[in-house]
Amino acid sequence: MEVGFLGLGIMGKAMSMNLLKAGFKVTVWNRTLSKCEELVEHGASIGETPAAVIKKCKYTIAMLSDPAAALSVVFDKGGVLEEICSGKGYVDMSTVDATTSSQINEAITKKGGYFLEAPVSGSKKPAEDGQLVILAAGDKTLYEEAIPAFDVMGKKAFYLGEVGNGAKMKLVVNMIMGSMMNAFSEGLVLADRSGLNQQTLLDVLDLGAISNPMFRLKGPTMIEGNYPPAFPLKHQQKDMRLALALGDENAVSMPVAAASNEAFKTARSLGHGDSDFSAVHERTRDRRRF
Ligand SMILES: NC(=O)C1=CN([C@@H]2O[C@H](COP(=O)(O)OP(=O)(O)OC[C@H]3O[C@@H](n4cnc5c(N)ncnc54)[C@H](OP(=O)(O)O)[C@@H]3O)[C@@H](O)[C@H]2O)C=CC1
Ligand SMILES: O=CCCC(=O)O
Repeated sequence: MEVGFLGLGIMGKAMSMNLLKAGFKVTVWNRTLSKCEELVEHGASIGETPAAVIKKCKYTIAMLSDPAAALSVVFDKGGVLEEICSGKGYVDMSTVDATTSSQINEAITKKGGYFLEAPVSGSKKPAEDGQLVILAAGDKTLYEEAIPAFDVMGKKAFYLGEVGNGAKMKLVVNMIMGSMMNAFSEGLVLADRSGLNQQTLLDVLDLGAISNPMFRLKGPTMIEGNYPPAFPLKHQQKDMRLALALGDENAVSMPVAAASNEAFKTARSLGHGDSDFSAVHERTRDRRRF
Protein backbone atom coordinates (compact mmCIF):
# COMPACT_ATOMS: atom_id res chain seq x y z
CA MET A 1 0.00 0.00 0.00
CA GLU A 2 1.29 3.51 -0.88
CA VAL A 3 1.13 5.86 2.13
CA GLY A 4 2.20 9.47 2.56
CA PHE A 5 3.69 10.66 5.86
CA LEU A 6 3.94 14.33 6.89
CA GLY A 7 6.07 15.23 9.92
CA LEU A 8 9.18 13.28 10.89
CA GLY A 9 9.75 14.41 14.46
CA ILE A 10 10.37 12.01 17.34
CA MET A 11 7.08 10.19 16.72
CA GLY A 12 6.65 10.54 12.95
CA LYS A 13 10.11 9.19 12.24
CA ALA A 14 9.51 6.03 14.29
CA MET A 15 6.00 5.49 12.94
CA SER A 16 6.93 5.94 9.28
CA MET A 17 10.00 3.72 9.73
CA ASN A 18 7.75 0.93 11.02
CA LEU A 19 5.47 1.33 8.00
CA LEU A 20 8.49 1.02 5.71
CA LYS A 21 9.78 -2.04 7.55
CA ALA A 22 6.33 -3.65 7.26
CA GLY A 23 6.44 -3.29 3.48
CA PHE A 24 4.37 -0.14 2.91
CA LYS A 25 5.59 2.17 0.14
CA VAL A 26 6.06 5.45 2.00
CA THR A 27 6.44 8.98 0.62
CA VAL A 28 7.60 11.41 3.30
CA TRP A 29 7.66 15.17 3.75
CA ASN A 30 9.12 17.19 6.59
CA ARG A 31 9.45 20.96 6.97
CA THR A 32 13.14 20.46 7.74
CA LEU A 33 14.12 18.39 4.71
CA SER A 34 17.25 16.82 6.23
CA LYS A 35 15.07 14.72 8.57
CA CYS A 36 13.88 12.76 5.50
CA GLU A 37 17.37 11.34 4.83
CA GLU A 38 17.26 8.39 7.21
CA LEU A 39 13.84 7.35 5.88
CA VAL A 40 15.10 7.57 2.31
CA GLU A 41 18.00 5.28 3.25
CA HIS A 42 15.35 2.76 4.29
CA GLY A 43 13.46 3.04 0.98
CA ALA A 44 11.13 6.03 1.38
CA SER A 45 10.51 8.56 -1.40
CA ILE A 46 10.35 12.29 -0.75
CA GLY A 47 7.47 14.60 -1.67
CA GLU A 48 8.48 18.24 -2.13
CA THR A 49 5.37 19.61 -0.44
CA PRO A 50 2.41 18.19 1.50
CA ALA A 51 0.37 18.71 -1.69
CA ALA A 52 2.85 16.61 -3.70
CA VAL A 53 2.53 13.79 -1.16
CA ILE A 54 -1.27 13.92 -1.29
CA LYS A 55 -1.18 13.90 -5.08
CA LYS A 56 0.93 10.73 -5.09
CA CYS A 57 -0.78 8.75 -2.33
CA LYS A 58 -4.31 7.52 -1.74
CA TYR A 59 -3.75 7.77 2.04
CA THR A 60 -1.65 10.33 3.91
CA ILE A 61 -0.83 10.38 7.63
CA ALA A 62 0.31 13.50 9.51
CA MET A 63 2.17 13.69 12.85
CA LEU A 64 2.80 17.37 13.59
CA SER A 65 3.62 19.34 16.70
CA ASP A 66 0.50 21.36 17.50
CA PRO A 67 -2.67 22.98 16.12
CA ALA A 68 -0.74 25.74 14.30
CA ALA A 69 1.42 23.16 12.49
CA ALA A 70 -1.54 20.89 11.70
CA LEU A 71 -3.47 23.83 10.19
CA SER A 72 -0.47 25.21 8.30
CA VAL A 73 0.25 21.88 6.58
CA VAL A 74 -3.34 21.68 5.38
CA PHE A 75 -4.23 25.28 4.54
CA ASP A 76 -0.98 27.01 3.54
CA LYS A 77 0.53 27.22 0.03
CA GLY A 78 1.63 23.78 -1.12
CA GLY A 79 -0.64 22.28 1.53
CA VAL A 80 -2.88 19.24 1.67
CA LEU A 81 -5.97 21.10 0.42
CA GLU A 82 -4.39 21.80 -2.97
CA GLU A 83 -4.51 18.13 -3.96
CA ILE A 84 -7.00 16.39 -1.70
CA CYS A 85 -9.96 15.12 -3.69
CA SER A 86 -12.52 12.36 -3.89
CA GLY A 87 -11.09 8.95 -3.02
CA LYS A 88 -8.17 10.30 -0.96
CA GLY A 89 -7.94 9.87 2.82
CA TYR A 90 -6.13 12.11 5.33
CA VAL A 91 -5.33 10.78 8.82
CA ASP A 92 -4.06 13.35 11.31
CA MET A 93 -2.37 11.66 14.28
CA SER A 94 -1.08 14.89 15.87
CA THR A 95 -2.36 15.92 19.30
CA VAL A 96 -4.62 18.91 18.68
CA ASP A 97 -7.91 20.25 20.02
CA ALA A 98 -11.33 19.26 18.66
CA THR A 99 -11.85 22.64 16.96
CA THR A 100 -8.66 22.29 14.92
CA SER A 101 -9.60 18.77 13.91
CA SER A 102 -13.10 19.88 12.90
CA GLN A 103 -11.72 22.73 10.78
CA ILE A 104 -9.46 20.29 8.94
CA ASN A 105 -12.28 17.76 8.55
CA GLU A 106 -14.61 20.39 7.10
CA ALA A 107 -12.09 21.65 4.56
CA ILE A 108 -11.10 18.16 3.43
CA THR A 109 -14.60 16.77 3.12
CA LYS A 110 -15.67 19.91 1.21
CA LYS A 111 -13.12 18.93 -1.43
CA GLY A 112 -14.40 15.35 -1.55
CA GLY A 113 -11.65 13.79 0.57
CA TYR A 114 -12.24 11.84 3.76
CA PHE A 115 -10.76 12.51 7.17
CA LEU A 116 -9.86 10.67 10.36
CA GLU A 117 -8.23 12.09 13.46
CA ALA A 118 -6.12 9.49 15.26
CA PRO A 119 -3.96 10.89 18.07
CA VAL A 120 -1.95 8.35 20.02
CA SER A 121 -1.08 7.38 23.56
CA GLY A 122 2.45 6.10 24.03
CA SER A 123 5.76 7.82 23.51
CA LYS A 124 9.04 7.38 21.59
CA LYS A 125 9.71 3.75 22.60
CA PRO A 126 6.14 2.50 22.00
CA ALA A 127 6.27 4.33 18.64
CA GLU A 128 9.53 2.53 17.79
CA ASP A 129 8.06 -0.80 18.95
CA GLY A 130 4.74 -0.38 17.13
CA GLN A 131 2.93 -0.38 20.48
CA LEU A 132 0.95 2.87 20.37
CA VAL A 133 -2.69 3.17 21.45
CA ILE A 134 -4.64 4.85 18.66
CA LEU A 135 -7.64 7.08 19.45
CA ALA A 136 -9.43 7.41 16.12
CA ALA A 137 -12.57 9.35 15.25
CA GLY A 138 -14.17 10.54 12.05
CA ASP A 139 -14.82 8.70 8.78
CA LYS A 140 -15.57 5.06 9.65
CA THR A 141 -14.65 3.78 6.19
CA LEU A 142 -11.26 5.47 6.39
CA TYR A 143 -10.81 3.99 9.86
CA GLU A 144 -11.38 0.51 8.48
CA GLU A 145 -9.07 1.13 5.54
CA ALA A 146 -6.36 2.44 7.89
CA ILE A 147 -6.37 -0.65 10.12
CA PRO A 148 -3.45 -2.36 8.33
CA ALA A 149 -1.32 0.74 9.02
CA PHE A 150 -2.66 1.08 12.59
CA ASP A 151 -1.78 -2.59 13.19
CA VAL A 152 1.83 -1.78 12.30
CA MET A 153 2.06 1.40 14.39
CA GLY A 154 -0.01 0.39 17.39
CA LYS A 155 -1.13 -2.37 19.73
CA LYS A 156 -4.76 -1.24 19.91
CA ALA A 157 -6.99 1.16 17.97
CA PHE A 158 -10.21 2.61 19.38
CA TYR A 159 -12.91 4.05 17.11
CA LEU A 160 -14.55 6.85 19.11
CA GLY A 161 -17.21 8.19 16.74
CA GLU A 162 -17.45 11.73 15.42
CA VAL A 163 -14.48 14.00 14.71
CA GLY A 164 -13.34 15.69 17.92
CA ASN A 165 -13.80 12.67 20.19
CA GLY A 166 -10.28 11.39 19.47
CA ALA A 167 -8.78 14.80 20.23
CA LYS A 168 -10.80 15.12 23.43
CA MET A 169 -9.89 11.61 24.66
CA LYS A 170 -6.21 12.30 24.01
CA LEU A 171 -6.34 15.62 25.91
CA VAL A 172 -8.09 14.02 28.90
CA VAL A 173 -5.42 11.29 29.03
CA ASN A 174 -2.54 13.76 28.80
CA MET A 175 -4.12 16.09 31.35
CA ILE A 176 -4.11 13.19 33.83
CA MET A 177 -0.55 12.25 32.86
CA GLY A 178 0.78 15.80 33.25
CA SER A 179 -0.84 16.18 36.68
CA MET A 180 0.57 12.81 37.77
CA MET A 181 4.04 13.85 36.66
CA ASN A 182 3.91 16.95 38.86
CA ALA A 183 2.69 15.01 41.92
CA PHE A 184 5.46 12.46 41.30
CA SER A 185 8.09 15.17 41.01
CA GLU A 186 6.94 16.83 44.23
CA GLY A 187 7.01 13.44 45.97
CA LEU A 188 10.60 12.82 44.90
CA VAL A 189 11.69 16.23 46.19
CA LEU A 190 9.75 15.82 49.44
CA ALA A 191 11.35 12.42 50.03
CA ASP A 192 14.82 13.84 49.40
CA ARG A 193 14.44 16.97 51.54
CA SER A 194 12.96 15.01 54.42
CA GLY A 195 15.92 12.68 54.48
CA LEU A 196 14.54 9.67 52.61
CA ASN A 197 16.23 7.71 49.84
CA GLN A 198 14.56 8.47 46.50
CA GLN A 199 15.31 5.04 45.02
CA THR A 200 13.60 3.47 48.02
CA LEU A 201 10.58 5.67 47.31
CA LEU A 202 10.53 4.32 43.72
CA ASP A 203 10.72 0.75 45.04
CA VAL A 204 7.85 1.38 47.47
CA LEU A 205 5.69 3.02 44.78
CA ASP A 206 6.34 0.19 42.37
CA LEU A 207 4.93 -2.38 44.76
CA GLY A 208 1.74 -0.51 45.58
CA ALA A 209 -1.58 0.57 44.08
CA ILE A 210 -0.12 3.54 42.16
CA SER A 211 2.64 1.56 40.47
CA ASN A 212 2.80 2.53 36.78
CA PRO A 213 5.16 2.43 33.77
CA MET A 214 5.70 6.21 33.81
CA PHE A 215 7.07 6.28 37.38
CA ARG A 216 9.15 3.19 36.59
CA LEU A 217 10.59 4.65 33.38
CA LYS A 218 11.08 8.30 34.37
CA GLY A 219 11.89 7.98 38.09
CA PRO A 220 15.54 6.89 37.80
CA THR A 221 16.41 9.56 35.20
CA MET A 222 14.61 12.27 37.19
CA ILE A 223 16.70 11.38 40.27
CA GLU A 224 19.81 11.77 38.06
CA GLY A 225 18.53 15.08 36.63
CA ASN A 226 18.64 13.63 33.13
CA TYR A 227 15.79 14.30 30.69
CA PRO A 228 16.47 12.91 27.18
CA PRO A 229 13.45 13.99 25.12
CA ALA A 230 10.88 11.26 24.47
CA PHE A 231 7.84 13.51 24.95
CA PRO A 232 9.01 17.15 24.73
CA LEU A 233 7.88 19.30 27.64
CA LYS A 234 6.63 22.04 25.27
CA HIS A 235 4.13 19.51 23.83
CA GLN A 236 2.95 18.40 27.28
CA GLN A 237 2.35 22.05 28.20
CA LYS A 238 0.42 22.52 24.94
CA ASP A 239 -1.74 19.53 25.89
CA MET A 240 -2.40 20.90 29.41
CA ARG A 241 -3.39 24.24 27.84
CA LEU A 242 -5.76 22.56 25.36
CA ALA A 243 -7.21 20.31 28.08
CA LEU A 244 -7.85 23.33 30.30
CA ALA A 245 -9.66 25.01 27.39
CA LEU A 246 -11.81 21.87 27.08
CA GLY A 247 -12.51 22.19 30.81
CA ASP A 248 -13.52 25.83 30.29
CA GLU A 249 -15.93 24.85 27.50
CA ASN A 250 -17.56 22.25 29.72
CA ALA A 251 -17.43 24.22 33.00
CA VAL A 252 -15.26 21.55 34.63
CA SER A 253 -13.18 22.89 37.49
CA MET A 254 -9.61 21.50 37.22
CA PRO A 255 -7.42 23.15 39.87
CA VAL A 256 -4.89 20.29 39.84
CA ALA A 257 -4.46 20.50 36.05
CA ALA A 258 -4.26 24.30 36.21
CA ALA A 259 -1.45 24.15 38.79
CA SER A 260 0.35 21.54 36.68
CA ASN A 261 0.05 23.75 33.61
CA GLU A 262 1.70 26.57 35.58
CA ALA A 263 4.54 24.24 36.54
CA PHE A 264 5.09 23.23 32.90
CA LYS A 265 4.95 26.90 31.83
CA THR A 266 7.60 27.79 34.40
CA ALA A 267 9.76 24.88 33.23
CA ARG A 268 9.41 26.13 29.64
CA SER A 269 10.41 29.62 30.68
CA LEU A 270 13.49 28.14 32.38
CA GLY A 271 14.54 26.68 29.02
CA HIS A 272 13.33 23.07 29.39
CA GLY A 273 10.80 23.10 26.53
CA ASP A 274 12.78 20.74 24.31
CA SER A 275 13.70 18.36 27.13
CA ASP A 276 11.47 15.48 28.14
CA PHE A 277 8.34 16.53 30.04
CA SER A 278 9.85 14.96 33.18
CA ALA A 279 12.18 18.02 33.22
CA VAL A 280 9.38 19.79 35.07
CA HIS A 281 11.27 18.20 37.98
CA GLU A 282 13.98 20.87 37.54
CA ARG A 283 11.38 23.48 38.47
CA THR A 284 10.19 21.50 41.50
CA ARG A 285 13.65 20.96 42.88
CA ASP A 286 14.99 24.45 42.19
CA ARG A 287 15.86 25.67 45.71
CA ARG A 288 16.08 29.28 44.53
CA ARG A 289 12.39 29.27 43.69
CA PHE A 290 10.77 27.02 46.31
N1 LIG B 1 6.76 12.52 21.68
C1 LIG B 1 5.77 11.86 22.27
O1 LIG B 1 5.98 11.09 23.23
C2 LIG B 1 4.37 11.99 21.80
C3 LIG B 1 3.95 13.04 21.03
N2 LIG B 1 2.64 13.12 20.65
C4 LIG B 1 2.15 14.21 19.81
O2 LIG B 1 2.58 13.92 18.49
C5 LIG B 1 2.91 15.13 17.81
C6 LIG B 1 4.36 15.07 17.35
O3 LIG B 1 5.16 14.91 18.49
P1 LIG B 1 6.75 14.72 18.39
O4 LIG B 1 7.09 13.87 17.24
O5 LIG B 1 7.18 14.34 19.74
O6 LIG B 1 7.20 16.20 18.11
P2 LIG B 1 8.53 16.79 17.46
O7 LIG B 1 8.67 18.15 18.04
O8 LIG B 1 9.64 15.84 17.58
O9 LIG B 1 8.14 16.92 15.91
C7 LIG B 1 7.21 17.87 15.48
C8 LIG B 1 7.01 17.76 13.98
O10 LIG B 1 6.12 18.82 13.56
C9 LIG B 1 6.78 19.58 12.53
N3 LIG B 1 6.35 20.97 12.55
C10 LIG B 1 6.35 21.81 13.61
N4 LIG B 1 5.85 23.02 13.24
C11 LIG B 1 5.56 22.92 11.92
C12 LIG B 1 4.99 23.83 10.98
N5 LIG B 1 4.64 25.07 11.30
N6 LIG B 1 4.83 23.40 9.71
C13 LIG B 1 5.17 22.13 9.36
N7 LIG B 1 5.69 21.22 10.21
C14 LIG B 1 5.88 21.62 11.48
C15 LIG B 1 8.24 19.42 12.81
O11 LIG B 1 9.01 19.75 11.67
P3 LIG B 1 10.55 20.18 11.80
O12 LIG B 1 11.32 18.91 11.86
O13 LIG B 1 10.81 20.99 10.59
O14 LIG B 1 10.67 20.99 13.07
C16 LIG B 1 8.30 17.92 13.16
O15 LIG B 1 8.22 17.13 12.02
C17 LIG B 1 2.60 16.25 18.79
O16 LIG B 1 1.28 16.70 18.55
C18 LIG B 1 2.70 15.59 20.15
O17 LIG B 1 1.94 16.23 21.13
C19 LIG B 1 1.73 12.14 20.95
C20 LIG B 1 2.11 11.06 21.69
C21 LIG B 1 3.44 10.93 22.21
O1 LIG C 1 1.37 12.62 24.15
C1 LIG C 1 2.29 11.97 24.65
C2 LIG C 1 2.00 10.83 25.48
C3 LIG C 1 3.21 10.16 26.02
C4 LIG C 1 2.82 8.83 26.63
O2 LIG C 1 1.66 8.38 26.48
O3 LIG C 1 3.72 8.22 27.23
